Amino acid sequence: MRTLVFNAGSSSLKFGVFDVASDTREVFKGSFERFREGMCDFRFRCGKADQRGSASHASIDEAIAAIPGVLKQFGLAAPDAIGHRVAHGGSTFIAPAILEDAIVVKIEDLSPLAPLHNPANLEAIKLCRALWPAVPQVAVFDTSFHLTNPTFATTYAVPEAWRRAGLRRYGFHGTSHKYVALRAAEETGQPLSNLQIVSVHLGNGASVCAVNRGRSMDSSMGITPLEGLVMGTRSGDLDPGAFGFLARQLSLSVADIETALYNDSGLKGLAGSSDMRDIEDRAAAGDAQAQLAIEIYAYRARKYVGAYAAAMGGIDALVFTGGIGENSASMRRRICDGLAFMGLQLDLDRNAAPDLSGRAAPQIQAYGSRVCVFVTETAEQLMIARETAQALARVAPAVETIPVAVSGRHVHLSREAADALFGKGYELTPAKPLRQPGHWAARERVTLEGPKGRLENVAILGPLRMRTQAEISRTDSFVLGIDVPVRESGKLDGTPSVTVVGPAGTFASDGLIVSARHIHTNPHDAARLGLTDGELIDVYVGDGPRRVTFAQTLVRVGETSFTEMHIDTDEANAAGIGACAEGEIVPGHAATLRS
Ligand SMILES: Nc1ncnc2c1ncn2[C@@H]1O[C@H](COP(=O)(O)OP(=O)(O)O)[C@@H](O)[C@H]1O
Ligand SMILES: CC(=O)OP(=O)(O)O
Ligand SMILES: [Mg+2]
Repeated sequence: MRTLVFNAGSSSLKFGVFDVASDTREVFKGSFERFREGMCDFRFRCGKADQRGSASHASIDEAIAAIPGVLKQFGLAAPDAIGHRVAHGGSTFIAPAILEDAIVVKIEDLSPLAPLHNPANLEAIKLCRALWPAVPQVAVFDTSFHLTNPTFATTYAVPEAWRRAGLRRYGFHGTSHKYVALRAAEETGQPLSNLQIVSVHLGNGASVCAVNRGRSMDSSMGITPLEGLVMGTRSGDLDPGAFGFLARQLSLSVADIETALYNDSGLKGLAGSSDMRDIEDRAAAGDAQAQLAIEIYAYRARKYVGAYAAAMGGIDALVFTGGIGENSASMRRRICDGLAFMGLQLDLDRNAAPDLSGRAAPQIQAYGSRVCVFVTETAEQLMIARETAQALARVAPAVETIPVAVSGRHVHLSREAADALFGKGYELTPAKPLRQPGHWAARERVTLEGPKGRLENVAILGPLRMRTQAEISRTDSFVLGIDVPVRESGKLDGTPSVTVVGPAGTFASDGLIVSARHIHTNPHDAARLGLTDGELIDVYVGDGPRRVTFAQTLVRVGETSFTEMHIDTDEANAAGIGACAEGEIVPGHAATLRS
């Protein structure tokens, strides 16, 4: 299938023609950029041809209109399918959408929230619909990848009425962040589900994304692509108090302020040009404004890298992409300067000359750096071509995966139990945060004692609870010599007790259970995955010869839960998996509710 892809960004129009078969191959690659004074630069690559020059297109819209002519010039017949990048998809589009009239209207409705992007994206959509009415078209949204962000990352602390009206954070450049995270994982040879990646996309628009074990957890852009980093013409983060100040001091209207924040701020506002190449040239020539603009730009990006490492509780890899991320070695160095405290050090020689030929994602960290650092070309058009093909194939709904975590034996203690085991008023020491927000494993350990034997060095999970509950596997129950039922956490009535032994004494637990396998999720992810609280679903786990279906897995929806399936060590061994894996929800599951 020949797929034409449009990627209209805020400063450039990139487009490509792909042969989408088992392997997606780019047949033609084109771009129009550096729009200025009635002209722009173009580059077209097709087979051995590589043409560059300037064209008389004054705007992205004019360049869009020129594309059919360019395709004809290279003998490229009408496409079989067309994929469009659409920046803002709101909360509606969790996946690519086939462009029917109603979808086009929704994209139009979102235009005020991405005024530099959605109108240009719509321009391309409308041109193609007029030119090739019979060719199917698909929109691939920047925002979709971030719809996995937890509510605590997407919620602004504003009045409820504003939130109900739709004020929330989204995040953009999702196609790029998803692609570069995949590339980095490929290079490390590890599954994405093992990695905590900070992806730094520095183009004309710029954003940082925390890709936590394959899922976007947070990103620096908000309800619009204005929040976050310093960009070509956009301000990024700004004190909301600035609006009042500007209205009072300079008598600016909301429209004046918005226009300036989108078009006249960022690098352009700081140093007169939105193009990093100009700014770097001027800084090198001693221009103090350009030097300050670079410092501000790098400092803001470095703050976000640190923030997202903290948000995920760790970082394995940092990835740079986008026009500036791919090409500016000095900007990468400035951003990484001072991050040695978190185990991240660049190799200055490798950083100066990464080999980006082909689809390579070279590593540029210093020998011994704990965090890997990658530079990779982003491939938004390639991803859009693939996703367009998938959307059109109308295969069974894409398989939804969720991370699987293995719970070892552990106890939850009440205040009374902690007093008895460690001494009155003893405070446990949190040693390791768990992925569920607010939960941790304590440094202290206890022993469980049954009629037949003991289990030593058993973990304590905090914080304290109302009742003391021990959770073990069925294999463990044979060691203790106690017949233990499978139960949902907290449902302890009729379960046996076990003696918990601590350094200061013993305590008989309120309950002892084999925890029923379950999935923690939040309302947002639950909606995306089509799950409801209390539902029992089937999940495939493992991909080796021991792959199993875990039937009757309980869904537990909590406001701030991190989406994750919990199984015990017996179940993990049965599926042949290690500490982390991915589970696949069996499509078309019947909605059985727990009794
Ligand atoms: N060699 C280079 N050195 C520094 N910056 C560069 C270089 N090449 C491109 N850039 C910068 O990349 C930015 C454009 O990035 P790009 O990803 O193409 O933009 P868009 O967001 O429109 O897709 C511009 O600021 C441009 O100056
Ligand atoms: C969302 C956004 O800022 O995109 P771009 O970088 O293409 O302008
Ligand atoms: Mg871009």
